Amino acid sequence: MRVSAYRLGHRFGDGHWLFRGLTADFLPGHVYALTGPSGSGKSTLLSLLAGWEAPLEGSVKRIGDGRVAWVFQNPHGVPNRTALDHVALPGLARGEEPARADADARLLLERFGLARVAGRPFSALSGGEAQRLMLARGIACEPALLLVDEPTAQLDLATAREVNDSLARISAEDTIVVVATHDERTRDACTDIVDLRKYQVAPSRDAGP
Ligand SMILES: Nc1ncnc2c1ncn2[C@@H]1O[C@H](COP(=O)(O)OP(=O)(O)OP(=O)(O)O)[C@@H](O)[C@H]1O
Repeated sequence: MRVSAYRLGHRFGDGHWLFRGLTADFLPGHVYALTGPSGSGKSTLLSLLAGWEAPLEGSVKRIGDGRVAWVFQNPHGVPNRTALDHVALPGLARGEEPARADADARLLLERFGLARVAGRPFSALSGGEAQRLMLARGIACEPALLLVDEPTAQLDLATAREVNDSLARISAEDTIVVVATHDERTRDACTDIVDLRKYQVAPSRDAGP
């Protein structure tokens, strides 16, 4: 899949424009950081790219097929299921043999520094381990577009560093990864930056095109 945003603009109701005139291509194999101050519309842009929200101006074209997966700020898992179960499940759901799904899941856990905790229940993982597990599970879903919302927002500095290190390893050949973030280190771990400040509109231009 390839996602093209063309002259995108959005606001809610008669509120101010969050951004206007945003044109950008999102390509597989890249990890994009969406940056900008709180309230600038980073999560909104994720929804527009996913097609969950329709833009008020401009267009989002998704060329090609594929799944969209989200990784949210707060990791959600099944407390008594192991880390391995969480990452193997998407493969099983696609009809993979259990041995194959397990082997693929173990490789992903290794890539995200989680091999050591593969057999541990979700409830016993640290915050950083749980968040990295969500990234590993996101990739296990083999999405064409993986949207990640503020993956380090709830984490202390050391734990955030672990997650940022794993973000640098997240890029997968066939997946577009887009990460909404405030965290400079997350931004540094991404391959490309879309800074929403560039598309903010002065209030005097809010009246219309
Ligand atoms: N469904 C909605 N209806 C009305 N207003 C909304 C809706 N969703 C978001 N907003 C408003 O749009 C603005 C941008 O929100 P958004 O969550 O996209 O920003 P953000 O850059 O992700 O912020 P943060 O960094 O604080 O998470 C905010 O003022 C928010 O209150």
